[in-house]
Amino acid sequence: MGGSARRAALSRYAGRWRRLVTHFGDRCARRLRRSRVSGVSRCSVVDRQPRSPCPNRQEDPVATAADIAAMRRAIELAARGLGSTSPNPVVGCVITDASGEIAGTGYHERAGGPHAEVHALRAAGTRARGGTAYVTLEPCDHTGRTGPCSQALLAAGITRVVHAVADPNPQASGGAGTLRAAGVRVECGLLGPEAEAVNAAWLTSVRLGRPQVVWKYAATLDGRIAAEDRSSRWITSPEARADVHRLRAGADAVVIGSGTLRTDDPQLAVRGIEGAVQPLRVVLDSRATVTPAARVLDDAAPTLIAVGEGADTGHLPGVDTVVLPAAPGPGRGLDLHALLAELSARGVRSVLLEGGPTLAGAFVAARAVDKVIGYLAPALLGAGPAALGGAGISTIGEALRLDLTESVRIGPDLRITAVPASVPAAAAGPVSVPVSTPVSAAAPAPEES
Ligand SMILES: NC(=O)C1=CN([C@@H]2O[C@H](COP(=O)(O)OP(=O)(O)OC[C@H]3O[C@@H](n4cnc5c(N)ncnc54)[C@H](OP(=O)(O)O)[C@@H]3O)[C@@H](O)[C@H]2O)C=CC1
Ligand SMILES: Nc1c(N[C@@H]2O[C@H](COP(=O)(O)O)[C@@H](O)[C@H]2O)[nH]c(=O)[nH]c1=O
Repeated sequence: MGGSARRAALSRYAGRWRRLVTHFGDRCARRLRRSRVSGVSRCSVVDRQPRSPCPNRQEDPVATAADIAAMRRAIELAARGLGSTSPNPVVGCVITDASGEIAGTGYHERAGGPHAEVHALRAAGTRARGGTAYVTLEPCDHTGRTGPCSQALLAAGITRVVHAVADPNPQASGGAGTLRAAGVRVECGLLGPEAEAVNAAWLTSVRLGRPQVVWKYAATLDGRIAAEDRSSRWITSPEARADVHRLRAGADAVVIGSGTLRTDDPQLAVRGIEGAVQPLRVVLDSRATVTPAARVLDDAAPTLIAVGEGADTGHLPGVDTVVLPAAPGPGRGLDLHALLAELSARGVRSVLLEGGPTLAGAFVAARAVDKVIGYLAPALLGAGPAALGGAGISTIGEALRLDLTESVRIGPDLRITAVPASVPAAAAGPVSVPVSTPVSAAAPAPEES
């Protein structure tokens, strides 16, 4: 992906991360001030979700306010690459000189382009000697399309490296070890949760070996995604639908099932965002029922039709199709893990699931939903399909509990974001929207998407 226009279109994401980073950075700074009063100058931001951003670290990072400010800036820089670096991660870097002044900054702008450290080192020039590099991800140690950043940092004379998250990619990791072996002071974990959040799609895809899956739906307040007669256009407002296009622009692929294809004849392309790189449109259609006139086959974006073994695709010349095995068990449809493996092989790091309740239920049953984004319209239908179909859940004890991460007003609608809870609901305590969460009748459309 690439293009300055796309980056401009996605700059709202950067705004969101800036606010997040500011929030967490301030929290850390406050803790630092408190700990200084008690004589301990140590601050590490601890996320309540168990994770290990730095499996090999030997000590907790000892961070000063200047360290926090520099890493915060690096995370802001990383966010500028959202939407243009896939299948690579977003990475930001700040170089300070020997006296602690910022000497250079940079971020990974596009896959195949120079890494963040290289941009920042170029900007710093000779001032990098004896300085510190703050990087949101462990510097790489391998030669890919560009050389190893560990060597570039050593060659520039950097004597301290602070990175927020260890690189889980076995092909590129090892930079911290190389730097340490060369005598560089290396620290890991500063603002780790925030650096993880900005890189969630890439980290999820590397750690799980499949793309990050975000399930998006639009429903009435009583949870219906279509009317009894199956009409569903439109439930949500133009503002909310414009927001969905920003989600599409940030995803590598948009996925639906044949039910949605037949009922809605959707286009699924990004509209209204100049310069956006179009995601791959994917339809799960076991029996290849899609017709050549379907809007999803227009030339607005690439399309992949996933079909079952034995499906006749003779009426689809020139259409990119892939044969997938049937889902295991008695249910119908295609194997979702095979689908995600196929998409991974095509470089897809993030999937926006825009299918109907049947496919969404199957993804939930396969435990392959990493984030849920629901757009709720203040309307009631009383009948019609619910947002989620059968997901193999039959008792309240089996409910897939989620942690609410955001609730924001968009035009007349509400956008709610949640992620699967990492701890049992009882242990996590009640989930409530903080009073500071911007949900109010007067709230304008959000800057971010
Ligand atoms: N408001 C909203 O946000 C949305 C509303 N809708 C509405 O939903 C309705 C369509 O719902 P629905 O039929 O559930 O649509 P889906 O998009 O969920 O399509 C379901 C179909 O996908 C195919 N499929 C392939 N593999 C699988 C699998 N592993 N698991 C499940 N399904 C699989 C199956 O058809 P096959 O056997 O042919 O492969 C299945 O019948 C329409 O009324 C539409 O307007 C749809 C999307 C969003
Ligand atoms: N009805 C409904 C949605 N429906 C979703 O949008 C798809 C249509 O995409 P396109 O043809 O590209 O505009 C449709 O198939 C379904 O996945 N989305 C929303 O944000 N709000 C709505 O009210």
